[in-house]
Amino acid sequence: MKVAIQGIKGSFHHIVAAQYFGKNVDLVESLSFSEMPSLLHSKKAEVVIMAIENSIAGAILPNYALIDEHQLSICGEYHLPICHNLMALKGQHIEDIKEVYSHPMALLQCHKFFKDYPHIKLIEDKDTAVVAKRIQENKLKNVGAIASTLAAETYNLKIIAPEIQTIKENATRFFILTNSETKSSVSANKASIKFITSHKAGSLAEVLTILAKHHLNLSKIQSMPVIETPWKYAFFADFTFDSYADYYDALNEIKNKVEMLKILGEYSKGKR
Ligand SMILES: O=C(O)C(=O)C[C@]1(C(=O)O)C=C[C@@H](O)C=C1
Repeated sequence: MKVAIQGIKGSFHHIVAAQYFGKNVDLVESLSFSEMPSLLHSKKAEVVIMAIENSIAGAILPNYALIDEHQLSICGEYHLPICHNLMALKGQHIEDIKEVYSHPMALLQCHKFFKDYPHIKLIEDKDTAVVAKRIQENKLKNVGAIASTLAAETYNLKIIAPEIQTIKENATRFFILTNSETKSSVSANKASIKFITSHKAGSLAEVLTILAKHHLNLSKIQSMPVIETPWKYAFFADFTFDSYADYYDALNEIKNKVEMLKILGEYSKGKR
């Protein structure tokens, strides 16, 4: 199975790939989320793993648009506890570090730690692990990376400050995506949909009431601008259910209440 990830070996996406598909997974490394749909369409990858939200930093909004615009289908989800470490070449100490590079989502999760080190400049980069690799390959002194312990091991760096995320219990939710059509799956107990309501009082409440009536448990709702119509919004909702029949009935009712409805995926709820 060719699995595309954002990042390289040692990134958090790599850890998800190994835990979800097994250690011998055939990784297709990519340094941007926006490149991922084309990897599926060109068949360079059969599935893509994409982070969608983090418990500290929140949703990765552009990824909702990518999934929607490129007609990707969510076939699974995975929650990974995220522990960030500050690492550098052996022999370096925190006082030596002048610049720290990392993925923007990782920087967001560690901002508080750096308040005590105002001499350190924080700089966005493509991936957590790619910085670790670059520090080792170019023997970069005075430069730090924020990355996983796997990245420290892989690129032989020293962890100079462990667990630097703002809240210890930090986790990222990832989607497993394909570009085949969403398959109805009666064994599913979770679904993600997109819908657009008309701009009249109570139209969103109506949809939420249908979910509640059919015992669907909303786990996330995200609004996204409909860019063709300024100030109009689409809603991306995730919910869990015990009975596929309840879900099916709810969707049929919602269909008649909204301007558009799209199923983004039906899958098994990931362990948290
Ligand atoms: O840079 C990495 O290692 C990634 O896998 C990316 C990513 C993300 O996109 O959120 C994954 C998990 C963490 O939340 C931080 C960064």
